[in-house]
Amino acid sequence: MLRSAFKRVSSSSSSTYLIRRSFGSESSSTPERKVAVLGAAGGIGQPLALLMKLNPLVSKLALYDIASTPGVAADVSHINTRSQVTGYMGEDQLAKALEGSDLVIIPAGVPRKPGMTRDDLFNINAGIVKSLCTAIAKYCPNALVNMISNPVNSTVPIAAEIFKKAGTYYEKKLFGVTTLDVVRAKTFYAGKANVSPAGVNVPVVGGHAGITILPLFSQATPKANLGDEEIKALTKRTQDGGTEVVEAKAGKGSATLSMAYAGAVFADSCLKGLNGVPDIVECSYVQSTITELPFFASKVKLGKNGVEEVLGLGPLSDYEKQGLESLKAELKSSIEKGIKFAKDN
Ligand SMILES: NC(=O)c1ccc[n+]([C@@H]2O[C@H](COP(=O)([O-])OP(=O)(O)OC[C@H]3O[C@@H](n4cnc5c(N)ncnc54)[C@H](O)[C@@H]3O)[C@@H](O)[C@H]2O)c1
Ligand SMILES: O=C(O)C[C@H](O)C(=O)O
Repeated sequence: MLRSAFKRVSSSSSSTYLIRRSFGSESSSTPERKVAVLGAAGGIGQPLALLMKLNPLVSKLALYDIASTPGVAADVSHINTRSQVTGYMGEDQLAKALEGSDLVIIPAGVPRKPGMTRDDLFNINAGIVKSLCTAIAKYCPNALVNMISNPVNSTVPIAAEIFKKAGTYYEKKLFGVTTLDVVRAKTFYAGKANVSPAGVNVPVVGGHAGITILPLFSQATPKANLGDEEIKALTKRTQDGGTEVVEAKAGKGSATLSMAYAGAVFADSCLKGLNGVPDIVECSYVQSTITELPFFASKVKLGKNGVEEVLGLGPLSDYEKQGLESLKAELKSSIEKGIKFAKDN
């Protein structure tokens, strides 16, 4: 009998887990699912590899990086959970890492240092994302893609263009991972509202950089009687959450552990959707028509083909309406920058 190290503790789609020592059993009908992590030896990649190894929905775990993957793979492979782990190192092994994948998670690329914006990473990370997406189009065009590499507001449009060029763009299968914004919004809200974070839900929409991150605290549950100034402070802290970590790490990178957690939560929801579990909803940055912008983060219903439905914004407070209008110019220009890069290169 296979054993699960994850136990769902909430029946909502908030995807809260306890890693438990008393493992649950896994159903014999759980499908085979191959997950590839690209950038698996990095600050995010290693703890994400660990968390995906703990996920009973994964049957094969392919860990790819340009360096150091054999050690990471050997280490993680000794954990007694369902998935078979294989490490792949260097471009000539990328095809094997990708072939047969149902889900590809991309945390490959350079992180910020203090004083940098996410857009300052564009020049290096755009090229990395381009080459990885070119390979995905070739070796596993039907896989869901979870893009973590920054600047997400541009790397997702880059991926879309690369897939279009290859004739393999399936818009329902491409996701910018914005779950860390939701994780932060939940944590900060729970602290202010003095409630348990496990029961909190807060949608976060827009994009994944500065003011493009728009938490909708007016829709937060459970309801709390917070004043306007408290909501503004919570909004700013959520928007600056990444910078808070970058500054605290003082030159040693950006969020890795909380990101690995967020990435694992989102990947788990994608796998559940693929497996036909109903009512799986997460916020994600996807191709969208809910605003005039071609890519936008909002609540998304996940299903057997990826995005089943991009959900609307719901009622916004005046403060959130203002935030929505203010973010559009920056998000539009990041999207256009990504599209232009992919078209020109
Ligand atoms: N979406 C989010 O919410 C979020 C949160 C945190 C970090 N990030 C982003 O994730 C990225 C990675 O962050 P990190 O802290 O893990 O960085 P890191 O430098 O610790 O790790 C990056 C890894 O990518 C690998 N890599 C580089 N080029 C590659 C290629 N062509 N193919 C495969 N692997 C390659 C490196 O060898 C390294 O192991 C950064 O761009 C960062 O800004 C996004
Ligand atoms: O802030 C960063 O550069 C990394 C990431 O986007 C985050 O939100 O933590």
